[in-house]
Amino acid sequence: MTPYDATPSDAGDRLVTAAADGEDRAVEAALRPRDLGEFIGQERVREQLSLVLQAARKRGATPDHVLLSGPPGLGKTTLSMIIAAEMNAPIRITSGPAIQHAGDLAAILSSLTEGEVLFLDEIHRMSRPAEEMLYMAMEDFRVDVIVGKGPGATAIPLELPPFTLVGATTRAGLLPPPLRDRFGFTGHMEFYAPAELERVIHRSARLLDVEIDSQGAAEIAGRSRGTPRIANRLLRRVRDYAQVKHDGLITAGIAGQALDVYEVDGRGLDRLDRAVLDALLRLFGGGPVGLSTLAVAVGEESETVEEVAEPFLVREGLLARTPRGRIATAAAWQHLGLTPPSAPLGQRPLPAAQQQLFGSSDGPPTEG
Ligand SMILES: Nc1ncnc2c1ncn2[C@@H]1O[C@H](COP(=O)(O)OP(=O)(O)OP(=O)(O)O)[C@@H](O)[C@H]1O
Repeated sequence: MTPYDATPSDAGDRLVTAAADGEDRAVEAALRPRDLGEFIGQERVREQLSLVLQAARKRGATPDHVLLSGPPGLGKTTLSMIIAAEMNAPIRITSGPAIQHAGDLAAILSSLTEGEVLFLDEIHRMSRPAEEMLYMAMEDFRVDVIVGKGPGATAIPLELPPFTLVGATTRAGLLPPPLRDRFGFTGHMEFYAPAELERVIHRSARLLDVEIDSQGAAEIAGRSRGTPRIANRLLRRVRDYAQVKHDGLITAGIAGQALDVYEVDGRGLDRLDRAVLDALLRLFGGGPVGLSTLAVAVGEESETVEEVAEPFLVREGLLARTPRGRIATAAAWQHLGLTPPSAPLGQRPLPAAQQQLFGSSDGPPTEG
């Protein structure tokens, strides 16, 4: 057992993950803004999109295809639904991984009605043949359906009604240029500022019939990692706490107590993030230390540390990835209330806990 007693499940059920879980999906429908006016933040995307939609309405045409890129939980699905609502059009929702064969895509495309919005989440994960079919559908509103196999196969052209594709991706860089170029408008979604998250929290609290004061909303917003989905999730957990332990009103004090119970700290770091940072500081004197060594120290897989904990720690300026290994920044020492060692690297005594962990005073094994 490691000093942190961390289990892989810590990574799976995190309160601060930006990915949606079952409960999120169930409540999110009720919390989604329905039109651009209700959509908080993302000023630039909102303004540009508003122009695209107004122009299309004026021309009486379907809007250009829209690509929305950015991390999970920032509102890409919500915006696609708003596009459909603003155009008074139906919406069909699917995702890249669900379309493994070109035939799957042909079936969806051929059943679209005029003006319909097709929302394709995780568009970068579509199969290659489907992607190629999509090029033609986006540009010419036509697909070639291949009937038969081998030399006898024939392509039957199928006309499609004009539709708007809204593609969403967390990895815009992974999209092949021919696909990226076929979108008339690309919106880059940014993390939300705390003040915007406060507005999201007040709005959700109203819809959930939860009483919250402005400091309570600020406390939750500060721990929400710039992500509305996390803000909404933390609000629900704090609501539970306020109802069980108090009279239901969420104040800063109550939000703080509740989120301490759930181990989400004042900056939005959870148990796993803090374990990684704590090991880096206490066991390795702030680094540099290799990823796999750090992972062993917290009892996690390297991938979990790299993909689950590190991105936020890097974004927050608490940890840096360098060619020599992971290093902690001055802000990391400050955040955990520890004092950085004064001796230069290489001349520091090995922290006692590290000697214990690796059973020698030669330091941790280095990365291969
Ligand atoms: N600008 C916003 N204003 C208010 N609420 C928002 C906003 N953006 C997102 N939300 C809320 O956050 C939740 C998550 O949003 P959404 O599902 O649109 O994210 P997403 O980017 O599509 O995530 P994923 O890619 O994981 O599906 C929704 O319930 C929605 O209510």
